[in-house]
Amino acid sequence: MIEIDAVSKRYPDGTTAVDRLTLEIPDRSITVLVGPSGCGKTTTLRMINRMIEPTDGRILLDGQDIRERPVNALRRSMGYVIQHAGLFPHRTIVENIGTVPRLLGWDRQRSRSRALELMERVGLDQSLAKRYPYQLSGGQQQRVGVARALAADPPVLLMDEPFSAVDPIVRKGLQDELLRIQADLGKTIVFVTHDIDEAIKLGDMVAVLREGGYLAQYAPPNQLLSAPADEFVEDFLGADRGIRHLSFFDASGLELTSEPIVAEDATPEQIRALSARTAPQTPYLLVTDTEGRPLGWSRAADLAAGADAERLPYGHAFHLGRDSLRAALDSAVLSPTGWAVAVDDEGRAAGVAAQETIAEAIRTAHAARSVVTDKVVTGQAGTEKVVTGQAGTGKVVTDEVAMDKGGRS
Ligand SMILES: Nc1ncnc2c1ncn2[C@@H]1O[C@H](COP(=O)(O)OP(=O)(O)OP(=O)(O)O)[C@@H](O)[C@H]1O
Repeated sequence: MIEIDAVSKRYPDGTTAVDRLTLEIPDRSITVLVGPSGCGKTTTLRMINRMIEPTDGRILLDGQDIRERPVNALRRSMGYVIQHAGLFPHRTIVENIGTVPRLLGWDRQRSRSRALELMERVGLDQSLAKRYPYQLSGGQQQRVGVARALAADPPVLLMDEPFSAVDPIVRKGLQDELLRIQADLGKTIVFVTHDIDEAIKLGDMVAVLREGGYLAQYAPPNQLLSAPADEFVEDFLGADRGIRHLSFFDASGLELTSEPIVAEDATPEQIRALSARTAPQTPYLLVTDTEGRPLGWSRAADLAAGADAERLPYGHAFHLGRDSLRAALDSAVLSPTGWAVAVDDEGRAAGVAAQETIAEAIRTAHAARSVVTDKVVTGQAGTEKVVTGQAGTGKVVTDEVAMDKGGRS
């Protein structure tokens, strides 16, 4: 665990970059520092590997003050990834990745095979091994940066806006890759970003900082979205906070019906019988191919008449068991009939749900969650479950962390 204990950084010109920050960063999880430009994120991160020394307070790593460790040994136990990767331009990719192992005295062959192994882990083709950084795309360079930071297998990774310089699609790929790597390796990651969506996607815990290095809230993302500590956090989270919060509610409990689903080879009699039952809810039927994969919505009356019925696209389906209520709601909102289509792993229609059914599921989920939220909010003052604000004690709720790991989609 990394304990940041009442740490401040004041620069000689009088700027307070970080103000009495207290945070407990749990092992084997991703803790994100997020906040607007200039709020002290980078300063905080660099104090952890002693690139910057605090003016006050102390930082403990596994209970020991980091000032008691030789600075080189400390830095070797902490991989460091920065924006634009910061690769050595005149070294090949394998040489870049093998930098720390070589410094640790590994021979060339061992460093090289470790570098190749890491290239695979971060999703880089080994054919790129002998290239130089300028011969790689920005996204590939960032992957090399992550591989280099992991090379000596440090328990801690410090990442300073590592994915900010790439386009949104590459960025999503890098984020997914980081989550996959973390699921395998279980590092203690401190990740700096100014992007709240990135923080919510990656963080087990999120520390929202405001200007002057003041801690506005420290909580799992799910709780940040449901109970922002103040107006600053609420503003920072953005206007669609409620919709984004739905990402944390699993859609698997949603009540689906398969009644308005019909195969394309159904007879007019079958269609008439079906529509007699479903007409009160919807004049449409979802037509599937003979394997059960959705094709689109048609009016039941047109299908029953045997004419070439117009087929409306169903928008996009959500995956049963994998997706959240946010995905289900999105599916319903995009559907021309207002009904969301759920599919199984094989892409077959598993059922459909009307917007009203989804709204009901959201109300139920909120009611269930508000019990948990009430408990946690009480815990802030009483049982130190969650830190909100500078006066907090920095204790982390591990069961909340575990809960949050689940259904973000
Ligand atoms: N060497 C320095 N001397 C004086 N002030 C500094 C110094 N380094 C940083 N600062 C100031 O400290 C504050 C925090 O800077 P820091 O780089 O930690 O912020 P940040 O949250 O990482 O910002 P960004 O998102 O823009 O990278 C800023 O006001 C910055 O101008």
